[in-house]
Amino acid sequence: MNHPVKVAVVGNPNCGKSALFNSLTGLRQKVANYPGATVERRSGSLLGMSTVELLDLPGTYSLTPRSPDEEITRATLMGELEAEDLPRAILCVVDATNLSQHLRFVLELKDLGFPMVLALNMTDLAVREKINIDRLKLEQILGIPVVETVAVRKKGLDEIREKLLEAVKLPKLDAKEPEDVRSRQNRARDIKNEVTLSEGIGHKATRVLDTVFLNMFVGPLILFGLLFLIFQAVFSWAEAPMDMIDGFFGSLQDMIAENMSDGLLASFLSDGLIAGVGSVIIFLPQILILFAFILVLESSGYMVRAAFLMDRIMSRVGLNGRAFIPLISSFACAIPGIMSARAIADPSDRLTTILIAPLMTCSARLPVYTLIIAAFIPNTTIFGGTIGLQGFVMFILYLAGILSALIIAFVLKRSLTKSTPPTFMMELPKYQVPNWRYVGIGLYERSRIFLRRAGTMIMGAMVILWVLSTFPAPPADATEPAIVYSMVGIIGGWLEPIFAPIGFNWEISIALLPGMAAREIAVAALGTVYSLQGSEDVVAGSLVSMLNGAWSLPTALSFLAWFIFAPQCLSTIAVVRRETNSRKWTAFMVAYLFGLAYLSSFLTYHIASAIL
Ligand SMILES: Nc1nc2c(ncn2[C@@H]2O[C@H](COP(=O)(O)OP(=O)(O)OP(=O)(O)O)[C@@H](O)[C@H]2O)c(=O)[nH]1
Ligand SMILES: [Mg+2]
Repeated sequence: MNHPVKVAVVGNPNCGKSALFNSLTGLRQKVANYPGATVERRSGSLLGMSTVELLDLPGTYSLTPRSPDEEITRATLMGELEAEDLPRAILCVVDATNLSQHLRFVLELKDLGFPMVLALNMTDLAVREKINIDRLKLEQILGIPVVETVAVRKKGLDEIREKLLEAVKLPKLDAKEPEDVRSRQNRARDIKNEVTLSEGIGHKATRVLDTVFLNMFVGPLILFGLLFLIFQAVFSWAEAPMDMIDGFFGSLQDMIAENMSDGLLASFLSDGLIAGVGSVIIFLPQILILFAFILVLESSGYMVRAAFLMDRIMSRVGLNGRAFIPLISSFACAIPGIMSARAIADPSDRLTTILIAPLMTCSARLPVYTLIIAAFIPNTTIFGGTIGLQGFVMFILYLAGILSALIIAFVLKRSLTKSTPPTFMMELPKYQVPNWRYVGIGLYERSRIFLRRAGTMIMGAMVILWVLSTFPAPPADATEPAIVYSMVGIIGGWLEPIFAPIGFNWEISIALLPGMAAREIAVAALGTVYSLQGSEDVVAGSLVSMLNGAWSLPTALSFLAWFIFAPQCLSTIAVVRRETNSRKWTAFMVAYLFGLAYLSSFLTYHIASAIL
């Protein structure tokens, strides 16, 4: 008896392959509405046609598999399975409502040279979404028969069967050299636009927006401009609420000064708790504004586009677009960012992403940056009054973090973490009006976390710091502020020689110590240290004016440079240790970040001192 010829059913996950397979064979393969329903191959003969055997395969996005089930599909099509003759033809299934993404895989499959039939499935949903596809044109462009189907309602089956019988008689052509993924992706999008006669308003809007946002030249400009705008807003919108919070804590301190004698308790409340915790809480408005922007961008569907745009740049440094999502989350906080790197399949890619994630400017750096900027960068405009200088400097600091992350990834991927990762391709969802509930919940969560940290960890650190900076008490004949004679003053004296070359005074050195636990604590610590040693006339002023009097500009710039790199966050280090499961890599990360921090501060300090 003749062997039946095999036809492989192939396509992206969740497009209805198994449903179509079942209808065509009369079998009952598992059909489920999630990608990855089929994880192994099943075969069955075409109903009433024992000469043709269909193979239902796991869905896959490309022939470069990312998981073992996807590997099955590749191996089948490449004829790499033992005792298995190559399929004679391919029945390719695509989701008509998501054509550009699915066509990408069709183009890749076509290059293999198999005779092919395309099932344009889910046409019922396409009709509902008012998507109208020119089937004949698609047929003409691809050069293969295209059949409209509704697998679950057995629509289009006869025609599929007919075309399959013709296809298996055709010869297989030689496989072509695979096309570059990006150009294939663009070609798929072009074809989709060409064959789409009309589409629902959502699809249409998405397409129009994407021609702008994803444009090779305009897209990055818009992304850049948007980031720029965000930092301008973070500064100017937050001004009023920050003044209010500042005023509130100021009046608390005044109240204590008026109603309590000048004793230890008053100092503890005013200089320890209020100065410390207050100097952090004041940044809540800025953090919320930044988060509001991030949440709106995520919710609207723009964030994925940003990742898509960045994919080109990421590929230059040896990472792929997939690494961009963890990096973007790290703008909020490196911890969720590092955890989301789990989605990166390639181990060395994942490691590299984890190692550079702490360079993304997390929201804990915001208090540090804004404090120093407010104290040292004049609140003026540049470029003919169009751009605020303070927001501009903030933007530069963020950019410095991103650029150094890219450079370090570039170096690592060529040395310690070498590998060639599979190219990742992203699904681009439809744009949506942001879900305000989701944005609201996100903001609420953020404030809660921020205030809780201020109320627990930061307050605790401030209590300890106040004790250490108050005792031992100064001798009777003291000439300097009391803090100089305290434990903190003594430790500061030890640390000073280490940090003097980068322009840090002993107060900064002291603030860095509790600041090891979390960056914003350094700000709180500066608040406490300066509040404690302030002479009567400056106590009334804010931390901003105190710093302005106490530091030189090169010191301030050096301090900023330090915080771009320094891994001052114990929780991040702990998460890196857990996620890499390697003490060696964790130590490596901490060492390289401190090394860079010291080096960049050193250079900043000395260059700035020479110029200014
Ligand atoms: N409305 C509609 N739903 C369909 C159609 N074809 C399949 N479905 C549904 O789409 C979902 C996915 O179908 P499956 O057949 O499991 O998809 P698959 O391609 O085998 O998915 P994987 O095995 O994960 O790759 C199921 O919920 C089906 O009921 C169709 O033509 N129209
Ligand atoms: Mg399936």
